[in-house]
Amino acid sequence: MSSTAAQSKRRIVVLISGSGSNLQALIDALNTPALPNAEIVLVVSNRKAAYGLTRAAQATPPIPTAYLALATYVKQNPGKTREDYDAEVAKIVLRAKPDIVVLAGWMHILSETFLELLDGRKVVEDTPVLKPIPVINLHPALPGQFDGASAIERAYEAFTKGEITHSGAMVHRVVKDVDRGEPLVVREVAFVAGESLEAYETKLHNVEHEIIVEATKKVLEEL
Ligand SMILES: Nc1nc2c(c(=O)[nH]1)N[C@@H](CN(C=O)c1ccc(C(=O)N[C@@H](CCC(=O)O)C(=O)O)cc1)CN2
Ligand SMILES: NCC(=O)N[C@@H]1O[C@H](COP(=O)([O-])[O-])[C@@H](O)[C@H]1O
Repeated sequence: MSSTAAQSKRRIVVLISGSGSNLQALIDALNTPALPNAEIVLVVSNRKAAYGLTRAAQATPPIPTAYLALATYVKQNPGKTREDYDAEVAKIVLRAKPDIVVLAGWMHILSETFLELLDGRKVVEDTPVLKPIPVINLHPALPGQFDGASAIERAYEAFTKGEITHSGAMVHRVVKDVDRGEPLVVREVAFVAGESLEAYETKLHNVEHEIIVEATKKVLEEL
C-alpha cells in the first residue's frame, strides 16, 4: 500500500453562510495535487438558504451538513446567549473531529468561546481537544484594510474615490479580533480604471478560489 494510501485523510470542516463557491473550490481540489489526502467531513451553515448546503449534498460522495442560525437558536432556547450559540456550533464542529476549520464566507463573528473550544483552552462534553485545531478565514481584502463585512464594496468605493489603486484577498488565522489574525496567503488584485464593481468582484472571487485551497493545504502541511 502506498504511503499516501496508508495515511488517513486530513479532515476539513467548512463553515459557510452563502453561495459556497469557495466551498466548491475546496471540493474540486480534494485529492488533487492542490489539496492532497484530504476530505471535507462536514459543512455548517448559519443560513438555511445557503446554496453551499446544496453544493455539499451534491458532492460525490455527499458531504454531511448542519445548519444552525443564531436567531433560531436564541428563540428556541430562551435565556441563551450568543456565546452559548457559539459553543453549540463548536460542539457540532468538534463531533466531526476536524484537523482544520475553514470559514468560507461564514458571516458570523465568533466569540472567544468558540476559539477556546477549538484550541483546547476550554473543554466541552467529553471530546477533549488534544491539539489546537486551526481555524482560518477567507477575507476579500488585504491585511488591515477593510476589516469586517462588505469589504469588497468598501474597497471598490475607495477606488472610485481615488484613495486606493488595488485591493485583494487573504486567508488568515482566526483570532478574536475580526480579520486581525496572522495572514497565511495574501494576493493583491489591481483595479482597472472604469471597471464595474461586478467586473472587479469576478476577478476577486477567482483569486479567492485559488487562495482558499492554497491556504488550507499550507496549514494542513504544518500539522
Ligand atoms: N472572531 C472572529 N470571527 C470571525 C472572523 C474573525 O476574523 N474573527 N472572520 C469573520 C468573517 N468576516 C470577515 O472576514 C466577517 C463576517 C461577518 C461580520 C459581521 O459583521 N457579522 C455580523 C452579522 C452580519 C450578517 O449576519 O449579515 C455579526 O456577526 O453580528 C464581520 C466579518 C467570521 N468570523
Ligand atoms: N468577511 C467575510 C467575507 O466577506 N467573506 C466573503 O464571502 C464570500 C463568500 O462567497 P461564497 O459563499 O461564494 O464562497 C467571499 O467573497 C468571501 O470573501
